[in-house]
Amino acid sequence: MVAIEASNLSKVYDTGKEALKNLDFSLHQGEVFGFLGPNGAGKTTTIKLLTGLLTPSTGKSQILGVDPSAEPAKLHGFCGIMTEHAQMYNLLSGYENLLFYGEVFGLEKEMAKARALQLLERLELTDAMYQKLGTYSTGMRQRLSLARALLHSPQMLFLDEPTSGLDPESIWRVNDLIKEMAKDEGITVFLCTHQLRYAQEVCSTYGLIAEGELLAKGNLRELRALTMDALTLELKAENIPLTENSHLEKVAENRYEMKISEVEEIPAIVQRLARNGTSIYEVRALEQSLEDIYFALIKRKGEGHDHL
Ligand SMILES: Nc1ncnc2c1ncn2[C@@H]1O[C@H](COP(=O)(O)OP(=O)(O)OP(=O)(O)O)[C@@H](O)[C@H]1O
Repeated sequence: MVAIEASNLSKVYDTGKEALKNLDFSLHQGEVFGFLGPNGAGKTTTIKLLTGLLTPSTGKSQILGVDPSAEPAKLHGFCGIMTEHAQMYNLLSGYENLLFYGEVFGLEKEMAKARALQLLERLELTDAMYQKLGTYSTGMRQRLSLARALLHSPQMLFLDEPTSGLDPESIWRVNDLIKEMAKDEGITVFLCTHQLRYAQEVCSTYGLIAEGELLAKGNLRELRALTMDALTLELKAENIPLTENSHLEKVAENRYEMKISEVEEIPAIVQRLARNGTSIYEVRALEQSLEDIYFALIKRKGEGHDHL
């Protein structure tokens, strides 16, 4: 079932800034979608449009059949939103903050208490639950903000940089929670982040945005296919003939690299090198990481190739 549908979505701010240009995409229920792009690419603008906090200049979107600009209240009933600047109250404890938002979300009191306790436990905040929010560290605040977004058991979750300011262990915990919810509860996650390694761990599909334009969308395999040089062949070898200089890049003493499209190319390369007197000690084919793909696509965009 389609969870998010955006068609021709654009946003021009009052300043004349064209922050988003004709965004077209759809997400299926249960997808954990990583929306990736450099600073100022239009990620937060997209989240704001999809959650009804901004109205589009052109185009429209539907979240589980609801138009966010027409029915924002209805949307917020089944969407959890975690942004970098979530409004919470420093003078209330973490627990009181959650109970307060439970009431805002219209949860029955006992239900709100049970859900708050469960999330505090899951996000390792039980020890600090009676502490005032003002005394929380950045990481604790981030986790409480995630708990707040999940309080009313949303079907959709919008996360803007959910792991900024978190230490590796907390990132791992938040990751786990997101993956588990997508798998067990079928919750759809729209996640903006700069942390590409983190995204690769948690997301099932990705969208790459730059200067307000969606450059590519798909799972890792589909994105790898777009960049052509899907694999890096790593060689530990001696006596490489000069004729190979244009293919092989020397990266360290006796270490060489070469971009290839598929593993099937390897035997011929190895045979050619061996025939020409090269001593080969090690051959490895490394798949492109999300980071490699991201930089390749952003670079291509910078070189003026808009259509990938
Ligand atoms: N209220 C606004 N008025 C005018 N321009 C804005 C406004 N909000 C954002 N912009 C501009 O729109 C562009 C996209 O901004 P946006 O915040 O959506 O990017 P982003 O991808 O979330 O960036 P970051 O990763 O830095 O958070 C930027 O050039 C930004 O300066």
